[in-house]
Amino acid sequence: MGIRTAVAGASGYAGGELLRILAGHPEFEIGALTAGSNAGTELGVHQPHLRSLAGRVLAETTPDTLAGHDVVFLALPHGQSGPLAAQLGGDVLVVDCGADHRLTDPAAWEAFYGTPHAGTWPYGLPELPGRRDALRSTGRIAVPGCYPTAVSLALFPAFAAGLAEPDVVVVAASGTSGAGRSLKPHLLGSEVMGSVSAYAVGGVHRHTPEMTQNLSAVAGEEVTVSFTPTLAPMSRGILATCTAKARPGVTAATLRAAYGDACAGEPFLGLLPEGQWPATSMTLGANTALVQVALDEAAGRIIAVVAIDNLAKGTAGGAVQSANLALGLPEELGLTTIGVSP
Ligand SMILES: NC(=O)C1=CN([C@@H]2O[C@H](COP(=O)(O)OP(=O)(O)OC[C@H]3O[C@@H](n4cnc5c(N)ncnc54)[C@H](OP(=O)(O)O)[C@@H]3O)[C@@H](O)[C@H]2O)C=CC1
Ligand SMILES: CC(=O)N[C@@H](CCC(=O)OP(=O)(O)O)C(=O)O
Repeated sequence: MGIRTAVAGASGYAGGELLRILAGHPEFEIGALTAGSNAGTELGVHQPHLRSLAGRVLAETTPDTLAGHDVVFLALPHGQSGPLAAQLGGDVLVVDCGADHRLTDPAAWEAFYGTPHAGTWPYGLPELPGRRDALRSTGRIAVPGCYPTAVSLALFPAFAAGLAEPDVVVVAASGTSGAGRSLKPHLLGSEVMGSVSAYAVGGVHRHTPEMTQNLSAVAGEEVTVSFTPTLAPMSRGILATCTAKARPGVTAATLRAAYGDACAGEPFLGLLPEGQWPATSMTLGANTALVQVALDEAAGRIIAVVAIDNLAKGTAGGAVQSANLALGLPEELGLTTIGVSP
């Protein structure tokens, strides 16, 4: 008998990607699958690519339907998982793919999300300094947002090595699946196809405090992040161009050495060979973040570019990676670094 696992939000994009990974994982046994308005329908209506689970009927998302499992993955809109998780037992591992438990500062939560803060759980980005140990044996995991995953992995090596000033600028492009599958007018095919557009400009995107929190913890001082997201006409992927002011004396060689050290031994964080730059196509379907770094000597800035699949390393893959750690399983179990190309 495997580890009995429930997925709430199974009809959504994150839930679907979780199930794609869990279906191929040797230890997890898939139990209850739940949804909101689509409860009572078959999973195959919403996730026809998940053939082996197609006939499973979606239950309502309640503490009762999620009871009796060893692990519960929550892939619900933000604000939904906090109240639900509070009603789940202390003996179950709860992995929240939503935002509710990521931020440590209640004031930052309330400023960006506008609801009372649900609390803070161990943060599921094992590559960040000190985070892996905190995830071992925890019963609660806050899965990072997709943009913060990308940006934190791109810049933490520079801050950990003391090479960057606390002044960060990020411009990132995301595929449309990042917005979930509920209807949104700006995501109509005719609005998105053949066009790239900026949104949430001017420090208002709700992932900004999460990036600030992560990079400040590594830097040991308050890091400011100016973040501009853009929407690209593709279904999956994030490409983030992240720059930070370089400290005096930083050279291209010290920078590359710091990134080489940070990526060494990391199964899912790769520094590309010199001269090769990340593309979202390199990471599709894989639990990898691929990084490249350069020093812009004229501007005195470090430039780190990262690619991830927002649904894989950016959500479901990262969630399973952290769950593996919490369950005492090998961190890489059931996860692939092999992408889909072209
Ligand atoms: N998409 C991405 O790239 C990423 C997503 N996440 C997070 O994962 C979570 C899910 O996102 P995503 O899959 O994209 O969203 P979707 O809109 O694609 O899916 C949402 C899921 O939640 C269910 N749901 C919605 N409202 C309720 C409710 N009131 N009660 C119970 N179930 C409900 C939906 O069921 P129904 O079909 O019945 O409406 C559906 O299964 C979010 O918190 C998101 O922020 C995190 C990182 C990246
Ligand atoms: C393209 C797009 O719209 N992306 C989403 C990413 C949100 C997300 O997935 O993150 P959470 O888990 O924090 O909700 C956005 O910018 O709001």
